[in-house]
Amino acid sequence: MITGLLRITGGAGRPLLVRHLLATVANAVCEGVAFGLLVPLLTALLGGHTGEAAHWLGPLAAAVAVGWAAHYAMETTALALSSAWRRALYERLGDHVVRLPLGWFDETRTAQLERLLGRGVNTAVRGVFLTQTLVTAVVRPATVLVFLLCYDAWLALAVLVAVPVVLAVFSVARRMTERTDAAHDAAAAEASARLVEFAGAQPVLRASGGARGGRRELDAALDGQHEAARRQVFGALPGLHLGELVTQLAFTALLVVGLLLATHGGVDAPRIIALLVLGTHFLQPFAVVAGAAAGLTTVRAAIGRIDALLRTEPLPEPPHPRPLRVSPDDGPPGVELDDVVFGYGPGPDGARAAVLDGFSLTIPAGRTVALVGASGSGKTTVTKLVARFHDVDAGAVRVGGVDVRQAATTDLMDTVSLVFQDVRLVDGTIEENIRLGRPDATEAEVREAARRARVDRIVERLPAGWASPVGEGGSLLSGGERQRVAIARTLLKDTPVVLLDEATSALDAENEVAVREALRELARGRTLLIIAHQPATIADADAIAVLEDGRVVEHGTHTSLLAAGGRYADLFGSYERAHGWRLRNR
Ligand SMILES: Nc1ncnc2c1ncn2[C@@H]1O[C@H](COP(=O)(O)OP(=O)(O)OP(=O)(O)O)[C@@H](O)[C@H]1O
Repeated sequence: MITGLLRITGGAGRPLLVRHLLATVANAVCEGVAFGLLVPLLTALLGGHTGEAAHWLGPLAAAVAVGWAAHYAMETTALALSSAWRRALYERLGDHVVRLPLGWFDETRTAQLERLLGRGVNTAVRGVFLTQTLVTAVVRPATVLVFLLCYDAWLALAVLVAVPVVLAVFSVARRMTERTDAAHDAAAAEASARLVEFAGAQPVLRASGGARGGRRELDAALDGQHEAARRQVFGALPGLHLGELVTQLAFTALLVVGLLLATHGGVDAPRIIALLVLGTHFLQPFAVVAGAAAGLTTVRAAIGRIDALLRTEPLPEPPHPRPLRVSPDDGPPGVELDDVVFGYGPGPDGARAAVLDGFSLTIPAGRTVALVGASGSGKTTVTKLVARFHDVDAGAVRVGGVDVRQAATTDLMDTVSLVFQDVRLVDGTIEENIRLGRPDATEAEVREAARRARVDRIVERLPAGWASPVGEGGSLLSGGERQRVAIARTLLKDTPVVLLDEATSALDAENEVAVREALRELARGRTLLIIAHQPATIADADAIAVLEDGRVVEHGTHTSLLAAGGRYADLFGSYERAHGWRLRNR
C-alpha cells in the first residue's frame, strides 16, 4: 500500500512519511512498555505491597510521557502527509488528464474520473491512517510479547499460537472484500454514466413520448449497482465476523491458560490477573487488524484505479515539434487527410471495425468544404482526427503540410477550432460564454465577434441584454442561438482552421438566416470543414465530399454533383425533403 501510494504520488512527502512511521513506531513501543510495566505494578498493588508498587510509577509515567509526545508527532505528521499526498494526487491527475487524448473522455470514463477525483483520492489518502493503525497493531503486541516472554513463557506461547490463525482469517477477509469491491466500483461508474445520459436525453425522450422506454438502460444499471452493493456487503461481512470470532476465541484460550497456571502452575492470583491484562492487550490489536481488512482492500483498489489512470498513455508529443505555421501573417493552412484508416477500440464482441478506410480529402487553404453522408458514416470522426482526439491507424492527417502527430498539441489547439453539433454552453452570461474563446479579449473584441456571429440580435431581445444568463448547458437559448454563440466564441479565438458540425435541429427562418450569415463570417479567410445538415450551408460550400463506407465516394461542387445525379443528388434530395427546401439552381 505504501509503495503504491508513493508511486501514484510521485514520491511526494517521503521525509514526512519517514517521520510519521518513526513517530508511530515510537508511540506503539511506548504503549507496549507502559502495558508491560503494569504487570509488576498491579502484582505489587493487588498483593498489598504499596511501597513496591510506587517504585514502578516513575518508569510508567516516563513511558506515558514519551508515548504522548510520539502520539502528538504521529497525528500531526499524518495530517501533513495526507494533505501533501492529496495535493500531489490532484496535481498529478490534473497534469495527466490534460494530456490524455480528447477522444478518451467518453461518458463512462468521465463518470469514472469524477468518482476518482472525489471519492477515489480521499480513499487512497486514507492509506496514511490505515498504515498508522496497522503499524501500531503490529509493534504494540510485539513489545507486549517481549514483556510476556520475560514474565511467563507459557502464557506467551499461548497467545503466540493465536497469531497465525488471526492472520489467516485476515487474509481470507481481504480476499473476500477485494473481489466484491472491484465489481461494485465498476457497477457504480456504469450507473452514474447512465444517469447522466438519461438526464441529458430527457428532451428527446419526452418529445418522443418514450420516457419509460429510455429508463430501461438506467434501471438495468441501477439494478446492477444495487446487486453489486448487496454482494459487497454480504461478501465482506463473513470476513469481518470471522475475524471477531477468532479474536474472541483467542481471549477464551488465554483465560483457560491463566486458570490452569493459577491452579496447577503455582503462580499466585495477583500475578495471574496482571498477566491476563497484558495478554488481553497483546490480542486486542488483532481485532483491529481483522477489521482493517476491508479498509485495506478499498484503499488498495483506489490506489490501483488512480495508478491505472496515470498509466493511460497520453497521445505522444513529438520530441522536436514542427510549427504548423511559420508566422501568424501566413494565410490559413490547408488540411489534408491522406488514405486514412481509423477504428475505435474493440466493441463488446472484441472486433475492431474501421470507421474510416482509405479516406482521402483535401480542404484547400482558405476554402470551405462540406462533408455529407448518412448518419453514423463517420463525419464527426473525420473532424476528431483533424483535431487529434485520436491518432489514425494508417495514413496521415496534415495541417499546413505538417503531420498533426509532428506538431505540438498547443500549436494544434491554437490553429484548429472545433464547433460541436450539440453545443453545450457554460452556465453564465452570453458575454462570458463568448469570452471563453479568448479570456484576455477586450470588451470591444467580444462585441465585434458577437456582432459578426449575429449574437447581437439575440442580446437585443433578451431583458438583461449582455448579462442574460444562458442557463445550464445553454438551455435558455434555442439550438441555432447556441450555435451562434459558439461561432462567436470561435471568431474571437480566431484560429485559421475551423471544423464545424452544424446543428441538425430544424431552425426557424430567422435563425436559419442568422446561422448562415454567421457561417459566412466564419468562412472568411479561414479553412473550414463543415459537416453540413442544412441544404443552404451545403450549397454555399466551395466543394462537397460525400462519405460512404469509410471513404469519399463523390467530390465536387454542388452544381456538378447534382448534375451527375449520383449519391449526392439522392442525399441532397433527402436533406431538402427534411427541411422543406427547394434549392436546385443557385
Ligand atoms: N467514442 C466512440 N467509441 C466507439 N465508437 C464510436 C465512437 N464515436 C463514434 N463511434 C462509432 O463510429 C461510427 C461513426 O460515428 P460518427 O459520429 O463519426 O458518425 P457521423 O457520421 O458523424 O454520425 P451523425 O451524422 O449521426 O452524427 C458510428 O458507428 C459510431 O457508433
